[in-house]
Amino acid sequence: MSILQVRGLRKTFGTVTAVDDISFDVRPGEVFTIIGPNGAGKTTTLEMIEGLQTPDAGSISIDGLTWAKDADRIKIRIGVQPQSGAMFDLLTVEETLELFAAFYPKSKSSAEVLEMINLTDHRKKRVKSLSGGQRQRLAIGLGMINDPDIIFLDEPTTGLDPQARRNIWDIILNLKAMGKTTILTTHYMEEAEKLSDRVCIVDQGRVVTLDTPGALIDRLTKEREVRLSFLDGEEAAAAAESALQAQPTVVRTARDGSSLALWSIQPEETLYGLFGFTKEQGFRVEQVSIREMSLEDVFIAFTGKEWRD
Ligand SMILES: Nc1ncnc2c1ncn2[C@@H]1O[C@H](COP(=O)(O)OP(=O)(O)OP(=O)(O)O)[C@@H](O)[C@H]1O
Repeated sequence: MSILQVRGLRKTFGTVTAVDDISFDVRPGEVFTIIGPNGAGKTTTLEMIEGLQTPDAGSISIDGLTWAKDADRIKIRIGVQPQSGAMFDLLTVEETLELFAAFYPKSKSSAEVLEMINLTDHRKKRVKSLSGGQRQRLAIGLGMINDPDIIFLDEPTTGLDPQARRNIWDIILNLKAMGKTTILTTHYMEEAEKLSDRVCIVDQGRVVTLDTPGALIDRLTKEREVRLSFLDGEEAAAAAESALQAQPTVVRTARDGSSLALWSIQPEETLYGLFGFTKEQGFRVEQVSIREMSLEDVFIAFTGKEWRD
């Protein structure tokens, strides 16, 4: 079952192919995240689904409705976080919500939206005096004023500090708890991993891969990186490295002074063997950590490129 179907979407600007045959389905109630580097085609894809740009090819069906036939019905069902330029500096937060509410036949009360975006205490503040995070929360509030089933958030946390980002994550998780479908774009892998039910990685206008964050990470090689440091210095690290290289579960090692990194296909087994060796030799291990694979590793594995925020 899907609430949004996107098939074979394409969009070209002059010689630039911004979106090159993108297809996906979004399920009701999920947080679906489109993630990709700058210029990957995220905004263009979102704007075509929102009806703000016309695709060169492909089709979009929003709960069975299409822009060509059902534009008015779609506008009531979807919510779009406007760009901050769409707000009036001299209006207050509350006035801005009421203005946007007036565009729709039915809307939520501004008091209810203010609570959801945690701006009740700032409702009398003018837009121009809001912080970056507060402005973004207001923009999200404007996207939910018509009580939409599907809400589109285009990079809602870009440029915000960690606390302000977390406040926005809370709003997104609340939307999910209310059963809304959220379609999000972001540059931040960590954010995609934390919030999304499914992630669609795009690069150069194409879908690289699409699945739950957990399934994408599981598809990676089973290799895990383990880092260790020794209280007994370089000599202990070098001896441990030689012992590790003899273990069949260890794929490779790297040493820097008393710090040792190893890549193992069975990290538990490897550590068991290693601790047997260190105990026997009387070496004291200072720190051990196993690095979890992340969506960043998924991006690198699929595209062969480094990920940069
Ligand atoms: N109106 C336009 N005119 C010309 N080129 C455009 C236009 N809109 C987008 N592009 C180009 O299309 C490509 C995709 O842009 P898009 O904004 O969709 O990417 P994005 O993934 O959202 O990037 P960002 O994360 O930087 O916002 C880019 O090369 C961009 O320069």
